[in-house]
Amino acid sequence: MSEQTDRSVDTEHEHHGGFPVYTPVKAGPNYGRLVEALRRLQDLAVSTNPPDDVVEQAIEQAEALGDLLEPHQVPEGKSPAGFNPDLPGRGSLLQPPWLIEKFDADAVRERGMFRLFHRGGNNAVHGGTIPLLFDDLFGMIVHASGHPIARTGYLRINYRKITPIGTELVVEGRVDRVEGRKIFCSAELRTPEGTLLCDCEALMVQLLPGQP
Ligand SMILES: CCCCC/C=C\C/C=C\C/C=C\C/C=C\CCCC(=O)SCCNC(=O)CCNC(=O)[C@H](O)C(C)(C)COP(=O)(O)OP(=O)(O)OC[C@H]1O[C@@H](n2cnc3c(N)ncnc32)[C@H](O)[C@@H]1OP(=O)(O)O
Repeated sequence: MSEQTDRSVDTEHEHHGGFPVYTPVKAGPNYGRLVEALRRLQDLAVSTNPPDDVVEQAIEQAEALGDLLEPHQVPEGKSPAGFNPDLPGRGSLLQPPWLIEKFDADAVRERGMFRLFHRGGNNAVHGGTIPLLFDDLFGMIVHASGHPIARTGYLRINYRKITPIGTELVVEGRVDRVEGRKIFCSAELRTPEGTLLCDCEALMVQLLPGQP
């Protein structure tokens, strides 16, 4: 058992439910470029209509890339993907590629753009992508404010204005109050000028020992 998963090295760890100990994962100098190249492919995958001979070449190249990467699969928490706070979206292809700008007990703030592959209808961001941004932010807020890992009980989102793709935006949130295991949080998504696009309230529930 590695030191990272051996809970006997961290007696406080029972407070994190059944989660393993997460620590940031260093990325090699080119890793961020790889993730960005893959995001470009995601943008193109949702915005192209290539002829079939191009589709065939793309399949061959995509399958070759899969074959190249597959031998390097690692367990959760061992890849920089999602675990490197210095990379956009913490290096995760799932997350919008935003950068953490503030990370402390008062608040967590991120800045970035939604991409073409986040498009819903009529060039607006897909309404399901916004809870993803908020949910991940609340996970970080819980961590930054010194609470053990909590899971989202609910997210309540108000979509106030259309959220545009390809435009810089800012999201910021904080813990509002704590009642026992219940951590009530809120956050807002705004333009850099301060126009409110969406706001969200969340209940994060601190896990019991062994809870998944
Ligand atoms: C990423 C690491 C990077 C490297 C390190 C660097 C930086 C760190 C950065 C990030 C932080 C790290 C990690 C983040 C990890 C995780 C965050 C994940 C966030 C999620 O994305 S998670 C996915 C979606 N989430 C779920 O999949 C939850 C499914 N669910 C459950 O697992 C249970 O449901 C649970 C556990 C939530 C509660 O269950 P339970 O049995 O333990 O407790 P119970 O039901 O008794 O609730 C206790 C009290 O909460 C009230 N309550 C509960 N739910 C409510 C609701 N909806 N509305 C109103 N009140 C509610 C009850 O009414 C009661 O209140 P009261 O005590 O007053 O009666």
